[in-house]
Amino acid sequence: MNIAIYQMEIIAGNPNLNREKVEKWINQVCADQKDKPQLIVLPELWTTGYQLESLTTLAEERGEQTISFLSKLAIKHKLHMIAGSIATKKEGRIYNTAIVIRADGECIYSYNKMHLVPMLNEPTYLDEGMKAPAVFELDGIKMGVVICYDLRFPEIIRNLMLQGAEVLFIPAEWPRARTTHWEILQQARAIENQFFVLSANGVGFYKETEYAGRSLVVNPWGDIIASGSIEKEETILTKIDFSEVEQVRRQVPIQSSRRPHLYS
Ligand SMILES: O=C(O)CCC(=O)C(=O)O
Repeated sequence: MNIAIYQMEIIAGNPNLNREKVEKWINQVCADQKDKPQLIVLPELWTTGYQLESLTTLAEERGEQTISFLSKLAIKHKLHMIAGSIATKKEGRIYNTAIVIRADGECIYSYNKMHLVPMLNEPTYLDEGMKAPAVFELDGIKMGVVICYDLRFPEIIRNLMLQGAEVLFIPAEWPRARTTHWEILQQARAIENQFFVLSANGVGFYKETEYAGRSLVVNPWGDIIASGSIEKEETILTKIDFSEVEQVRRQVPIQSSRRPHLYS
C-alpha cells in the first residue's frame, strides 16, 4: 500500500487556510498517477492547531464541515484518509476527534481522544473521550488510530493488536522538548505489538511550544524505515507490505506466549 504522510505546519486558529493547505497538498501528492498514494495520514488538530482557547467557536458541530470537505477529495482521488484529528462539538462537549474517511467518501470511523494532556492544558478546553479506540478495516487490512499523548498508554494499543490490527496510525502535535519519548515509544509500540506504526506530527511553533516533526514509519521489527526531519514541513512517502506483520509474528511468537490470566 502506498502511503503519504503530511508533516504539516498548521496555521493556529485558521481552519479555512488549513483546509486550503490540505487540499493543495492532496492534489500535489496525487498528481503523480504512477506512484499515487492509496492512503494519506494527517496530523492532530490540523484545522485549528493548538489555539485551544478558541475552540468554543472553532470546533465544528460533529465535524461536519471538514468531513464533507474531505469526503469530496477522497472520492475525487480514490483515496483513503486517516484524516488526523479535528476539534468537534457534540451535545455541548468539545472533543479532539480522529476521523477515518474511506475512498468512497464514507466516514467509517471516529475516535475522541481519551487521554488529555495536562502539560498542554487540554483538560481545561476539551472533554475526554469515553470510549477506547477500536479497529477498523480498509482494503481488508485491520487498522487502529490513537492520538498523540495516547502513545504513552500501552494498554489501549495492546488491545488494538489483540483485535487484529496490523498497523497503528498516530496523528500528533508532539512537542520537540520530548522528542526522545516520541521516537522511542513509537518503536516500542511497534516491537511489542509487532505491527507497523505510522505517525504524522506537526512542525513549527505555537506560542512557546515547538513541535517535534520526526513523523515516522516504523516496521513490525521496530526499525524506522522512513522519517520526516525536525523542523521542515514535508511529505513522507512509504510503501507498506503488510505480509511483514505475519513474518515477524511467526519469528517471535509473542501472541501464543502471552499469559493474560496472570496479568492482573
Ligand atoms: O505526551 C507528550 O509529551 C505530548 C503529548 C501531546 O503533545 C499531545 O497529546 O498533543
